[in-house]
Parts: sequence; C-alpha cells; structure tokens
Amino acid sequence: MNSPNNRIRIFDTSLRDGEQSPGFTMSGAQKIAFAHALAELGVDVIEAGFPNSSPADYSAVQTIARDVRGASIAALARCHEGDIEACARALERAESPRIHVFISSSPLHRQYKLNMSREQVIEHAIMGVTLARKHVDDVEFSAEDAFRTERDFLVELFNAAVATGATTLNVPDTVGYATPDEIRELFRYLRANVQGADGVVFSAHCHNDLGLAVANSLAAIEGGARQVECTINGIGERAGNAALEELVMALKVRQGWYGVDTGITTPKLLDTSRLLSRITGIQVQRNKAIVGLNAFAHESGIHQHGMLKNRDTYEIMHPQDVGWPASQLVLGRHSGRAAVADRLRALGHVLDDAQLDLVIAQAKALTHTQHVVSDADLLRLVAGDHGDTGWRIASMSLIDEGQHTRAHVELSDPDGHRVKQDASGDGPIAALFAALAKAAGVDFELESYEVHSMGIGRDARGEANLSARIGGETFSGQGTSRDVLEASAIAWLEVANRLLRSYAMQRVPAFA
Ligand SMILES: CC(=O)SCCNC(=O)CCNC(=O)[C@H](O)C(C)(C)COP(=O)(O)OP(=O)(O)OC[C@H]1O[C@@H](n2cnc3c(N)ncnc32)[C@H](O)[C@@H]1OP(=O)(O)O
Ligand SMILES: CC(C)C(=O)C(=O)O
Repeated sequence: MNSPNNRIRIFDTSLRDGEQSPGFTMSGAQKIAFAHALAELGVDVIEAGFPNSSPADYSAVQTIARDVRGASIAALARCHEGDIEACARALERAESPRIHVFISSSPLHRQYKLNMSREQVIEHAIMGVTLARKHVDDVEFSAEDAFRTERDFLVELFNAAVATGATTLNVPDTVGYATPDEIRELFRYLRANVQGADGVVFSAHCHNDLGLAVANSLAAIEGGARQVECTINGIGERAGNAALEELVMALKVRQGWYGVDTGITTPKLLDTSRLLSRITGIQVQRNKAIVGLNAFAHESGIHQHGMLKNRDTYEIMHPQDVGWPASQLVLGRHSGRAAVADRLRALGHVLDDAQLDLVIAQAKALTHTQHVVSDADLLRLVAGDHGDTGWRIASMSLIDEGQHTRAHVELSDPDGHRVKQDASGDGPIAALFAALAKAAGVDFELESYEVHSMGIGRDARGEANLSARIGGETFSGQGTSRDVLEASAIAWLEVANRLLRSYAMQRVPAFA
C-alpha cells in the first residue's frame, strides 16, 4: 500500500458522537471514568464532548481535560463563536487540547439546515478555524456530510481550512451512505487535490447505516486517511459509528495487508467494552465481533472437533489478544462426540463408546429445555442422576414500598420441603433476586441478565436469560412466563440449581 506513514491515529468519540445517541447518555462521573479507561487503552484522541451543549457536558469536558493524561482531549464546536469559546475554556487545563470545528458542506445540508450559500459556508469555516487557532495549535476541521458534497466544493472548503490553520481534515460519511470503493477513491482524490495536503492529517468518520462503517474506515485508510474516528462497541448516532475494537483488530490481524499500526493495547479491549456496557446499561449482542459473548465460543460439533485439533481452523486471532481468558467450547444441541469426550476427560471421566453415546443422547435431550449443557449437567448425567432436583417457585409476590420494593418468595424442593423468605431492593428485580438468594441459600454475581418479550396479544410471554461466571465456569438459566418477573425468578433459580448440583457433583467420583 502506498501510504505517507504507517501509524493510524485512533480518535475515540464514544463520549461525544456515542453519547449523543438515544439510550447512551452518561453522567459526568461515568464520562470521566470512561475517559481514563480510553487513555489506558491507548487511544490517541478522546473527543470528550460538546461543551456548549449543556453545563453538564461543559463540566465533564473540563474535568477530563484537567485529569486525563496520555491522550489529546478534543471538544466539538459548530463554526459559532460561543461554541468555540466554550471549547477553549473547557480545554484550558488539557495537556494536549484539540478544538474540533465543523460545518455542513453538502448541498442538502447547505440548503435545508444552514440556509447558506457555498461562499457563506466557506466564510463560517474560515471564522471557525481562525478563532479555534487563536486558542490552540491543534485544530480539526470537519465538513459534515462530506461524502455527499460536490468534490470541487469540498476541495475549496478544505483548502480554506488548511490555509487558516486546520491541522486535521475530517471527511465524515455522516449518514453512512458510502461504499468502500467510493470512499477509498474520495480520499485519494482529496489527498491529490487539497493544497497543503501533505502537511495535514486526513481523517475518516464513518457511520454504520448500511453496516459498512468499519469497511469504509479501512478503505479510507487505503486511500490515505491516517486518523479514524470510532467508538467502543460502535455506539453513535442511529446505527452507530465504526466500532473501535473491530477496526483496530482488523488492522492488527491483517497487518500484512494494510501495513499500518495503532497504539492500542488490544488486551484491554474487552474490559473497555464491558465498562461501557456497565455504564450505559446496554449490552452488546452475543455475536458482536471481538467483544460479544460468542466471539470466541464454539458450539457446533464440526467446529469443536476442528478446534480441538488446531484452533486456527476456526479462529483468526487469539482470544487473549483482545482480553478474553480463553476460547470456549460450549456444549449444546449441536455438539458432537469429540467435544463431549474432551470435556468429560477434563472433568476426570474417560467413558467407553456406549457410555459416551448415552451421555450425549441425554445431554442433547436436556437442550430441549436449556440452551447449553454445563459441566454440572454433564457430571450429573455421568453420575446417572436425571432427576428433576432443585428448588422450584411455590409462590412469589412484590410490594411497592415507595423508595423500595419488598419481595416475598416461597420455594419448594422435590421432597416437599418449603422455605419462605423476603427481602427488599431498589426495584422489583433487585428485591426478587435478594429474596431468592436468601431462600435458596445461594448467592452469585450475574454476568448478564436480559429480558425480552415473545409473541403478541394472548400468546405474549416474557423470556429471561441469566448467566453467572463462577470458578471459571458459566452457569446460565432461562425462564419463560406470562409475567416477566416470574420468568426472571425461574431463570435465577435455574442458575442456582445448576450451581448447587455442581457443588454436589464435585463429590461424585465415577460413572454410575
Ligand atoms: C453530525 C453531528 O454529530 S453534529 C453534532 C451533533 N451534536 C449536537 O447537536 C450536540 C447537542 N446539541 C445541542 O445541545 C443543541 O443543538 C445546541 C446547543 C448545539 C444548539 O441548540 P439551539 O441553539 O437550540 O439550536 P438547534 O439545535 O435547534 O439548531 C441548530 C442550529 O445550529 C446551526 N448549525 C448547525 N450546524 C452548524 C455548524 N456546524 N456551524 C454553524 N451553525 C450550525 C443550525 O443551522 C441551527 O441554527 P438556527 O438555530 O439559526 O436555525
Ligand atoms: C461532527 C461530525 C464529525 C460528525 O459527527 C458527523 O458528520 O457524523
């Protein structure tokens, strides 16, 4: 690849473009904690917010600028005096401040949003960059909706920005309309035609409306971009921005093709992604590249068999390189002999063919009612225990006590023993889980908890899925009911029962 240099700057905008999208609003303290995590991850620029949009955003940018070291801190402004002055004040104590000014350039935005002519847009850009340069040396200029802008005008606008002192030229595909070939070509064109192109950094800012944000960012790099704007977990306006973890790992895994490096400490990717999920309360989907629960998990027999022979058959990177402790061979409906035998061997059981066939058949039968077969399930089957053991819900009720909720539960076991307990919590789920923990005498920290509805009208049901990771093993449970609270209680008890069986099974020595 013919490129000016081989270091790609990672500009993280989780705290600005990410935070400005529905569902991702963060408190000041959360933003500051996340900015520290981004600096530790090794991003080059943290876009901390839009100071003139609210006092809360101003104060978060100001604290991040004062406290976070090791990355440039950027703040966003329209080509508007008040916005730029607010950025300058908020960034006063930053070690390496950047003011990022933007104005729309496409005909659609000029006519409908700004009601400005080409000349007026250029005048505003000159005003914005000039004012920003009075405060800081590092000024980024963005032509919003650049991808849908006439090329001659885009070059004219960027020429004006460079002449007035912009040091980074950002080319946003604001509405995620580009395709990789087009964006690669656009960057080549701009680098060839903007005056002073060699003295500035070209940057790509791709949105994911067509699911192409990462592919387009990679193509922009091939076209000469040396900064990419992205967010952890791909959060951002509408379908989001390019996902940092995907972009960085694509550049790392395919270094031979792209020939470029980033400064990211990739083993911190998973923790950073999880921190963001904890802060926003929004989990990534299981099959999300790099950081989803399935990213290094294999359930189907053919893949598991291949993995056991040589992990490169089904994995293109080491899980440890992005922060996972190891790959996982998850036993489920699609698993085969190789994986079941291997897991049993690891648990200390070498079965003959007939015994293995029996356990596999019984394990597959379990998957009619559960997604995965845990070590505890396997050990139970090996011990010949197929019974319906464990706690069941006899009754439950919740009382709203104003600030708190109180849950009453009654559990029964197959021998008819009953136990009643109650507990209070900040909300119904916290109260319910606390009461269940007291009644079953089991407590665990949830790794994930999701509830969604299935069906509509009279058939509508809630499905709850929980998982907890204990002693290196994942225990998961699922519950369905017309009532989502009851579905959650059933799922919680399934995890608790598995955990109890696993403790019991650790004492079972051999195939019964
Ligand atoms: C593609 C992006 O991600 S752009 C960044 C998006 N981020 C945000 O919007 C941050 C949060 N926004 C806010 O808090 C508010 O919108 C504010 C404080 C910025 C502005 O609020 P208001 O003054 O009430 O204006 P409002 O949001 O209704 O409209 C935006 C105004 O900015 C103008 N404008 C938009 N972009 C620019 C720009 N780059 N340069 C100059 N003016 C601009 C619009 O033409 C409109 O002007 P008008 O009020 O004269 O019609
Ligand atoms: C302000 C710019 C960089 C932006 O967020 C966009 O165009 O999507």
